[in-house]
Amino acid sequence: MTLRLVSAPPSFSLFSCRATASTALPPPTPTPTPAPTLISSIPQSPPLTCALHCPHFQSCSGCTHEFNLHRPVILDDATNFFRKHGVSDFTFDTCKLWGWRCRAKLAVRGSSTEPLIGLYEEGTHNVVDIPQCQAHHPNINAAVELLRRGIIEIGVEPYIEDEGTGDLRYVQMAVTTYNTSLPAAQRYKNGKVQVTLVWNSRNENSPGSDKLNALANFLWKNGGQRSRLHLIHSVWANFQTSTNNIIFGNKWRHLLGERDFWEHVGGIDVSLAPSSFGQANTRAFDALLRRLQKYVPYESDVADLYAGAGVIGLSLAATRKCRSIKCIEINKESKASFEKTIERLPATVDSSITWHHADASKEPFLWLLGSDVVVIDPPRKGLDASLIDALKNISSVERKAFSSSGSSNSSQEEKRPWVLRAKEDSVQIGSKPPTNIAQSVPQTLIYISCGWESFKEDCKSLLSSKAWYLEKAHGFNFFPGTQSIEVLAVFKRGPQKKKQGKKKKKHLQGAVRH
Ligand SMILES: C[S@@+](CC[C@H](N)C(=O)[O-])C[C@H]1O[C@@H](n2cnc3c(N)ncnc32)[C@H](O)[C@@H]1O
Repeated sequence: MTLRLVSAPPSFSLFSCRATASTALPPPTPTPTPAPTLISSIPQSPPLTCALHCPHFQSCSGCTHEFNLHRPVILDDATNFFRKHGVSDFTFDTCKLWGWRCRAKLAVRGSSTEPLIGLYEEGTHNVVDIPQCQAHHPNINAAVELLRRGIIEIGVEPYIEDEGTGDLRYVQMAVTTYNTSLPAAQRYKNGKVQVTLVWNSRNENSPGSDKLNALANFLWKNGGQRSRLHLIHSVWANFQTSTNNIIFGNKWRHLLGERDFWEHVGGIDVSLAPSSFGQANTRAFDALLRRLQKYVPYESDVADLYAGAGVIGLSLAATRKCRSIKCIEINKESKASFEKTIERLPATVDSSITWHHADASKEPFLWLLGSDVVVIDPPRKGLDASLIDALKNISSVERKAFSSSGSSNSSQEEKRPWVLRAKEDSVQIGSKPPTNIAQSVPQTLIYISCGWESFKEDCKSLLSSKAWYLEKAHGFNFFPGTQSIEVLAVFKRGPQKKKQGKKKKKHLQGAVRH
């Protein structure tokens, strides 16, 4: 699994600046999520109103923009791009501007007496301490300080890259804001932190594991359930000895606290193991999911490609009464979280649900068949060329599927590779058969992107085929302080339909005249 260090960027939303034009740090309390706004109506605030106010800005590589966090610099480009491609009502949700990051991967360097826990300085491998990071959920900063105390007290040696020595390489901190015993308004600020210590050894029996256990116990004793300040949800270890830049190794161990990590997004409870992909901005992701749901007709057959633990697909199953959901994901570590989430779906969910450990770029049309909505949420580099080709040539896929379904019987259908694969290394829940499984191909394509440049290229390529046109687009401030936004774009089959507006107007005018 290749995971890049840190807190990379993506999104924004409506303007909800709470900071005043002073140098005071922004409030650590959650800001209510306002509704998204048309870009043209987002005000140009004075520069300090929505400023980062972070003492680490410039030395840390996490944020690239200090001012106007509510209005990322690429917003104008996005508005113009969508207008040029037929969407004049692009909206932007500025979301939460500070304390939004609920998932952070931080390097641990320095010494056991002066540990550095943070991000690399731009273009270097020098780690910058970021104890007052304004993007982090405040409890991530609190857990980092606890970890720092523990490292010093126990004498844990931070990793030395050049030599490959030391104990602690990285830490992943993930916040769960799921706590039904608290009123909803208090849940976010009382989030608990799942800490994963990335340890420089092969496994828990290697020399040095006594320090790992001592550090885990320190965190639990001082931040766990019975401590004065309950901050820590659980402690995990990941073992990594490779000399490359890959953060995580393949071995994960649960050490202390609750094993299961739950979050509530998109109308469902989702389980996320530390090894599974999780969105960094929980609040903004929830806003995106709620908007996405509106574009999926009830009782659809949905393919969720690049699905991770299936959060998007399962949220649609629960809220849109989908007939079927098919999730495709390359990281097999996500499977366990998917299975746990399934267990907590409301009993009313009656969809046929599958999760496939597969590469969406291999024979992609096989994953598209049998669905009328496809949701794609690729990594920042965008879609694989083979999937773009399959989407561009969707009409020929449809013709082939239609003709083969007319000539085949059910026993032949069972030989299709994706049906066979569905039975191997996959999870199947429910028995409801998808509609017209052999014949249907997607009529709606929903593209979720955290890579604006790759999205533009993919979008242009899809539109050039005239197989799709762009119907709607929304932006979300997933990564305030960076150049990235999260985009939700809805495509429909066929060339762009002529807008009826002008004709109607003429007609009306004519009616008045005569
Ligand atoms: C941006 S994440 C989205 C995950 C999920 N949709 C969510 O919101 O939680 C992209 C996911 O695509 C997966 N992925 C990357 N390349 C893939 C491929 N070729 N086929 C299938 N999944 C892939 C990654 O492992 C990761 O889980």
